[in-house]
Amino acid sequence: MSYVIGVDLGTSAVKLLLVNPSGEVVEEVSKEYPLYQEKTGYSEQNPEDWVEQTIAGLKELVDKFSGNPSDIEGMSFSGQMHGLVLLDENNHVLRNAILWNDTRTTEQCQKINEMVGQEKMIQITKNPVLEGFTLPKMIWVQENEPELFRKAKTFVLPKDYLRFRLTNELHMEYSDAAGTSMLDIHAKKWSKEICDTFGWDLSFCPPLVNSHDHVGTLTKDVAERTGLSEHTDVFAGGADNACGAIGSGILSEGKTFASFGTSGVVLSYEPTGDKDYQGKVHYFNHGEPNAYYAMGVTLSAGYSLSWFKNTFAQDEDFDQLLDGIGDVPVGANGLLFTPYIVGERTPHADADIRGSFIGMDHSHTMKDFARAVLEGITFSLHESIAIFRENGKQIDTIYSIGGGAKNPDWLQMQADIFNANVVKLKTEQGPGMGAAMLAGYGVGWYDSLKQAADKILEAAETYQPIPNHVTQYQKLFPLYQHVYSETKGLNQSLMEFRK
Ligand SMILES: Nc1ncnc2c1ncn2[C@@H]1O[C@H](COP(=O)(O)OP(=O)(O)O)[C@@H](O)[C@H]1O
Ligand SMILES: O=C(CO)[C@@H](O)[C@H](O)COP(=O)(O)O
Repeated sequence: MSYVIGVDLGTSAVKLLLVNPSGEVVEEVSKEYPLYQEKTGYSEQNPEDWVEQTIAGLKELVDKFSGNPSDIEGMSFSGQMHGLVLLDENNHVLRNAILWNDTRTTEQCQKINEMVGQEKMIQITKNPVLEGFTLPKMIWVQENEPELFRKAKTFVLPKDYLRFRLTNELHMEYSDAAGTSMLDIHAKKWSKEICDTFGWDLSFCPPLVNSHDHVGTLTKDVAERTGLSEHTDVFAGGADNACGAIGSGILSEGKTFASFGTSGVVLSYEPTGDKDYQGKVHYFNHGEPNAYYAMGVTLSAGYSLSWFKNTFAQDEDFDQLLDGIGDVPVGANGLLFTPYIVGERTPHADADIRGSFIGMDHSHTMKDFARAVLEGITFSLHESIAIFRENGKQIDTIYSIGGGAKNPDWLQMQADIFNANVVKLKTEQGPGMGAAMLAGYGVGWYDSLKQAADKILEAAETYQPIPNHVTQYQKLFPLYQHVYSETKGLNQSLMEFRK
């Protein structure tokens, strides 16, 4: 029997799946690493942590595997998007990676809009520039750490750096390059116009490849440290959301997923690059060649829940914290939460907004708060679904993936708030499965990614909206939406008191 490994380099942990051609997860390992948040708005990770934890995880996976490691034929990657990894002339890392949820770059976004032009940015990259994207991070380093920036010879994104360290081959692939604000997403080329504006030669940008392209094999050292064969074929992989789309079968018009990871994402397939959402949602290259997707992003989805648990219920695990929330009525007994704890992206591209609990009452208990947190996160993703529906998309069924898809009460809540059938797949690890499917396609198991999805993806459960809950959430949603405008000014005034 032959196997492949899907590596999902998430924000909270690297998750490794050993998968057979039927799509069964034979072994699974997860290894965490820290997030550094030195100041409000800052979010960094040390790339060396990704490499060390992945190598340790691969070794653990191979040790657990009862078969022959040389039967593990291929490997591919899914990775948290947008994070800037700057490399010097020897491809050594120059500083910590600045991540997708770091919002320090509001001034740099304004500068890009002035120098390139807002319209032009949307015309080339199909998206407005946002604090989380890579280009403004690069300009922040150029302005604030000029000595260090002078040493930079190129840049990559998190999973591209990890793949480089495992193979010694440096590339970036289209689905992740689309989130840098530097790729002409129609032409699939780095934008000379954007590079010229900031005085960078095109050679500053790494070579581009497709998600399914074969890019090398494991180095001798990595093979020795993990127990894998040096002949393991390595395929480029994709942005975590592109891989999530592959891993949940979002490979044709009308298919949509909701992902509850550290971030929250609603993503819908686009067969062409020319649908116009007026920049309200992101529009990126898919991991499937010549396809696209549109998506809205909540910066703190699972992260809001983790923050809540770590702050108020440190000794409980997620299942204990959420036990009984299904018995709390819709609306958490009059408590509303907005998940803006590190700012927001869709529909409010606002780095300064912060979260709120509205309506706290002496009778509220921990369970009311936990339910309010889940409802607030889900309302935030519903804002993206509302944009899709306003733009003519029919969304009747949503595939739910990510850590948040583990809880049945939350899945029912998603169906009730989204007013759509919510499907949980047999594996909710969409991105890791998508990476494994890219490797399986690469080693020749499948004729296409669609064929892989048809063959291996299977629904485990479907949650249908409960009409009475839908009606109540339709009343609550406008109240939730109101909290943003009511608290925007207050949050700006509070900024001087933040860390
Ligand atoms: N049992 C659970 N029930 C509900 N949510 C959970 C559970 N376990 C983890 N989560 C949520 O899932 C998030 C992690 O999801 P994951 O998809 O692994 O994230 P990432 O890819 O960003 O590392 C956590 O932040 C947490 O809020
Ligand atoms: O910034 C985005 C998408 O634009 C995020 O979705 C990141 O890609 C991180 O994802 P997770 O760690 O939550 O999977």
